[in-house]
Amino acid sequence: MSIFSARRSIKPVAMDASREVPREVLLQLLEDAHWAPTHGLTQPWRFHVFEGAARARLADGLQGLYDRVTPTAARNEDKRAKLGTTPRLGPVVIAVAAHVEPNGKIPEIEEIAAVSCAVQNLMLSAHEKGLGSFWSTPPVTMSAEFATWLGLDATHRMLGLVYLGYPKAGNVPATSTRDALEKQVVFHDA
Ligand SMILES: Cc1cc2nc3c(=O)[nH]c(=O)nc-3n(C[C@H](O)[C@H](O)[C@H](O)COP(=O)(O)O)c2cc1C
Repeated sequence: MSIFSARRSIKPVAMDASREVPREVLLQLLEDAHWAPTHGLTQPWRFHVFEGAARARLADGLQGLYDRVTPTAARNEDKRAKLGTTPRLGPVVIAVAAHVEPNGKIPEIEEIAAVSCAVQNLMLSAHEKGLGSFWSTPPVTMSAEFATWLGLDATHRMLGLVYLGYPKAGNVPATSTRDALEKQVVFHDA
């Protein structure tokens, strides 16, 4: 089985919170992310890495942002509670942003595509090293308010959180499937 089909999303609850990810391993994942393709070599990926006690600060911050940006009619206590607990579960939580130069040569969609490539590099590298990963995008983690909370200016677009951690002993990843490839591919050959 190739690394591409073997990688599975591992939810933070299935990560071993007591097993820290060594800094040198984390740096290797980020270095692998850094080699993603990038139009014009703008390298638009920005990673804000939360470990240890900073994860609680992130969780509390996200809950506070949820309270600020969610209209009363749209409030969901379960979603609010998850924002306060989930970042405490993953040993490493990375807030992912794309830098988009206003009126720049490279359009926003291409910068977001490049950051998505970087995240995929990171997740595949994590899998290769025995780590689980999970990309999570609750609306507040995609918001301009979250960018501001992180200290990023208005030239940044948030792309959610990536959780990293070693799977708990005996964890069996959820199975995943893909449709028949024929549904996604058209060959133009005549
Ligand atoms: C951009 C992006 C955002 C995602 N956001 C969420 C999310 O908010 N919640 C969630 O449960 N899964 C999220 N996922 C993960 C998918 O649920 C997961 O990839 C899918 O279930 C397939 O599982 P697999 O990665 O193990 O093949 C996201 C994936 C991507 C690429």
